[in-house]
Amino acid sequence: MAVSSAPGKVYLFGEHAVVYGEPAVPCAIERRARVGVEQRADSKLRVHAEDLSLDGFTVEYGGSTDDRPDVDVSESLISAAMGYVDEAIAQVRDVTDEDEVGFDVTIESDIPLGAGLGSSAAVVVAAIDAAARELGVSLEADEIAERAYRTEHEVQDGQASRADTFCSATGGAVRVEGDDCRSIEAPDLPIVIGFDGGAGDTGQLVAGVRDLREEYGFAADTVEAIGDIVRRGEEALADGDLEELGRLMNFNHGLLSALGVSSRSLDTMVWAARDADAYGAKLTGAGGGGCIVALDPTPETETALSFTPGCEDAFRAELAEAGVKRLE
Ligand SMILES: Nc1ncnc2c1ncn2[C@@H]1O[C@H](COP(=O)(O)OP(=O)(O)OP(=O)(O)O)[C@@H](O)[C@H]1O
Ligand SMILES: C[C@@](O)(CCO)CC(=O)[O-]
Ligand SMILES: [Mg+2]
Repeated sequence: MAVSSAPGKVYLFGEHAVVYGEPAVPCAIERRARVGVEQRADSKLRVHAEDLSLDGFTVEYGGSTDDRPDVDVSESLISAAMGYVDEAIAQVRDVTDEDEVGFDVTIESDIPLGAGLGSSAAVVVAAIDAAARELGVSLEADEIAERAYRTEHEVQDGQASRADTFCSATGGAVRVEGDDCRSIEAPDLPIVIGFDGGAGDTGQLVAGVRDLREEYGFAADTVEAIGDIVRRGEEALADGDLEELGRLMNFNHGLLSALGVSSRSLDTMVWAARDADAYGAKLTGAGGGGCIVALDPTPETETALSFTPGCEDAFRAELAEAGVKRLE
């Protein structure tokens, strides 16, 4: 049995625009997915996803869609559980040349699903590392990031950037622009997260921005303007200038909102954070529902969020220095 963990992330700047080649700056946070992988005697894949539904459930099948199990959960939940893990395992079979190998996979995660904190990337990165090690292959972080990117790209219908997967594999703060992925220095940031209890559909939200961008020149300009914000944000990050970072995050949120990926509850949480004198606040990840990220060294924002209707959970997040970790 091999067990690996990988962190989730928040976007300081640049989600969505990064899909069109603009830069983005995500930061790994200390909320992790742990994936245990044990080789089976047959070629089946069995996934136990502890946190995927309220009850958790187990899916076992032979690996083809016609061979789906007869379990008491909806087909969409099964696809949700299987999609990323299935493809991650396919990547490991490919990289190790072990086409017929089967696994028992167990997933436990502190990262809310579909909420903008990169749960999919964390699960995929940890699964790839653990499955490869279970077969005696130790992959470098760059190779894990590459294989995890291919997984997200496949599952998200060809619409994924390298940002989430590179960030989860390497940890820390990163900068991603097209194929260029690098780690960057970041000061200790006072990150506060508000979670509305909901989720957004990454594929649908990305497709919505793509359509707007094709229809309206000003939507394409908005995507480019987000790239300009990111470049200014990198300077503010290097200077440790929290006030400027906050202003730019506010601006970035406004443009994401214009692109149609915010929601009432995300906007409400963003305003609650601003009213509490956070330096700035924005949605993080694909949007549609899920999480906002704010910068505030005082307890005010966390307290204000915890009293905000529509905010289900408010918590502080530490930057995760480490990306993928080998636990067993
Ligand atoms: N604990 C888990 N167990 C099994 N699968 C998981 C788990 N967490 C996430 N996943 C997979 O990731 C999917 C959610 O990925 P999605 O990209 O929509 O959201 P996210 O990664 O949380 O947010 P974002 O991409 O906006 O940062 C789930 O539908 C599921 O397939
Ligand atoms: C919306 C998006 O930019 C971030 C999702 O966390 C999609 C991607 O980069 O693949
Ligand atoms: Mg994701």
